[in-house]
Amino acid sequence: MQKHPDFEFELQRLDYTKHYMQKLLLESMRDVQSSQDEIRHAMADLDYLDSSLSYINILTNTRFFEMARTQKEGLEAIQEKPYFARIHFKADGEKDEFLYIGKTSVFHQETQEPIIVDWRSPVANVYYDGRLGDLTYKVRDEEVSGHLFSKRQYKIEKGELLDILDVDLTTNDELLQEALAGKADVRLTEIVSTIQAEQNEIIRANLRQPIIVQGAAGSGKTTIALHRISYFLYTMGADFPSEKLMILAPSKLFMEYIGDVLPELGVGRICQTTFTEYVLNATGLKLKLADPNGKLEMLTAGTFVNEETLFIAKMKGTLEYREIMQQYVKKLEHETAELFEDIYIEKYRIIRAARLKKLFLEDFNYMPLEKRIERIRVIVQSEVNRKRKQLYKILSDKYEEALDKALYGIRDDEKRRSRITRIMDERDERLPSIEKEGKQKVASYMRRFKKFNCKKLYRDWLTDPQLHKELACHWSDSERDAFFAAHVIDLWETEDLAALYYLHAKLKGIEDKWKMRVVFIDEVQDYSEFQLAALQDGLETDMFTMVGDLAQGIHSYRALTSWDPVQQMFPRATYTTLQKSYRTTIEIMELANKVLAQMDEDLPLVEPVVRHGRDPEFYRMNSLDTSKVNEIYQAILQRGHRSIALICKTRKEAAAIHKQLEQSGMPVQLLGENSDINGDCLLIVPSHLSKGLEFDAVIIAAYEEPFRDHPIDRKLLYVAMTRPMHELHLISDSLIPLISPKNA
Ligand SMILES: Nc1ncnc2c1ncn2[C@@H]1O[C@H](COP(=O)(O)OP(=O)(O)OP(=O)(O)O)[C@@H](O)[C@H]1O
Repeated sequence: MQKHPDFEFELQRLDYTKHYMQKLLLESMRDVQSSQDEIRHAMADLDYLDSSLSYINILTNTRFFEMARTQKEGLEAIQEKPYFARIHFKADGEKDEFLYIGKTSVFHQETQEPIIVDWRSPVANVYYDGRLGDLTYKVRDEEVSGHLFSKRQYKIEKGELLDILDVDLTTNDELLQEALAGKADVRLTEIVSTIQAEQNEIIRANLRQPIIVQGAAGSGKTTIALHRISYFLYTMGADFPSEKLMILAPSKLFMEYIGDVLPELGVGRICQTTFTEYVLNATGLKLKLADPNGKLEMLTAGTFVNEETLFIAKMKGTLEYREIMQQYVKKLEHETAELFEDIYIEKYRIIRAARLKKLFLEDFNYMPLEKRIERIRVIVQSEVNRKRKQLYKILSDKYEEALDKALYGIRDDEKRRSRITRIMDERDERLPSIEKEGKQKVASYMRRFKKFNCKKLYRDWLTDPQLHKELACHWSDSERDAFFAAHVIDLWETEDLAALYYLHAKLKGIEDKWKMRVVFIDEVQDYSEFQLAALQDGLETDMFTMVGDLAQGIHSYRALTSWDPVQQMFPRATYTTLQKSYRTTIEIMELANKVLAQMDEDLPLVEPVVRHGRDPEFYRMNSLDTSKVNEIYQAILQRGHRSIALICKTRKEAAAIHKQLEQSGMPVQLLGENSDINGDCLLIVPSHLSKGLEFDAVIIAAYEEPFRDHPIDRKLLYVAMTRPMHELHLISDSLIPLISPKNA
């Protein structure tokens, strides 16, 4: 192979960069050490020196330590691959320059010239944007125009330069092809060097605006969401605390799957959780929830699920249900407002009820009810104190005057004495009693406002016919009966969480710790309208990045079936689609597209990035032939693949197949909601749990539980078929009638 004419030059450049980084690394290590020593000394001095000086010393050095450590970690992370691309760019009115793009920036200490430019920096956008020639890019809100002469990519491994590729409009993105041909590691990886223009647009889309992405399976939604977080923190990081950012993932298993990417992208402490876990934490509620996949399992197993159960599950996710909860809050608000009465000390009116009511219903109406009461308590407290003192003074003066009058106005000694004694007795009894009453007033008055118990209030709604008549008078008798029948047992369902969270937000308020300012939701198609609306209400922000795929909406019986309501709910949101799949080969995607075409949703077929692989293989087995499965598994391993999953439609079938394969001596692991993935064996996964994950090869097995001609089964099969990067094997085809086998 002929070497690139600039190879020697680039070798020297890489050497220079590595040396410079090494120098910086040594310095930052020294800085880490010295700031640690300083902190230790300052701590020791705390006991006997002027402690305020020591505190300042500790604070300064802690900050210095943090900076040095961040720099050290950043440099360590890019040792093996300092950069992956170079652009030759000239901004209008400036000199042209060669900028090397990597995962973190490195500057020359003296000249402040960039040695490496961070991929998230504004100018790096021109690398991802795709075009050569005249272009513009944005720095904050200002446009910079210039000319991009060339783009160059580097293959660097373990610090060694292997190859150089010049990219123009006609060349295929070789680096991308190579990245895609790689192995799935049962962990998601970062893709900063091969982000595509359409993905880059989403990553860098206005950070102050919500965005909705409908992306095909394997189009990079999860990856893009994680890179957008990294970009967000890089761009807004200085004035944005990362604890205020939250990723909502579909399951704990999925969180483990994405777990390694965030630190690699330089993203540390951000809240990663599931919707259920978040709601339970934010509300502090202890609930025993029914299996969130129970209905899905019943539906797919063909077990009888009565229509009412599905109707109720769906209805609890609608905005109409939110309206009922809104009415409920209104009702509680009015009942609370009715509790305000005039406040008296003795016979004197200190505060009028109408004034407090107005504060509660109007002035503070932007706050949750309990917070309004807290604010009113403070106002009442200071008002009562003030008025109590005033009253005390007025009455004391009145008694003084009365005493003076008696002293100088009554001539008769006996009468005068008796009058004075009466006045003094009355004063000595009355003034302390006013003092006492005033002091106790607030507590005794405020006692009427009880804390709300959201769990009980919501359970009342689920079971109390009277309340129902008030809040949902438009329901028919049969709907009402079905609703009550469904709630005879004291059971909590995932579908109730949006309402509970909403009630908590409106009645008690979301604690600051859980009040996230920016939210990233993956697999958003599994959310209901009310779930999204409740989050929006509780967090009082619309800064949501929402990525999902309606074709994978396996919970559509209770979740979204279209993006229209989400767009209405987030009117400021940009809506984008991604049609290209980067995961799967053309052969696998063509087969998966057959299932997609049978879905009710009118979704365009997925376009695979040009990458060929083996044809999907079908096997006919009447019962599970463990030695044949082992043979398939071993052959896949032989072809060099590591992460291999066997996906079944249901959990029940997955458990049964796992048992048989385990007994036959195969290395297998049954994945559950909370499993730690063991990459060295055949993973057995129910299809709903495989959503979002990716494997080198997938075997789909259907025996007891065939994939039927049913909307949910189609989605489950589609999810399973779009998990592999390289190989797909299907057993047994007769039980997967949705696709016709090519080589049965
Ligand atoms: N630009 C890219 N360069 C290299 N690999 C990419 C790129 N975009 C996506 N990929 C890879 O494609 C695969 C699919 O990405 P990801 O899991 O983010 O897709 P997804 O849209 O969330 O898929 P699904 O909806 O099926 O779960 C991953 O292996 C990811 O690393």
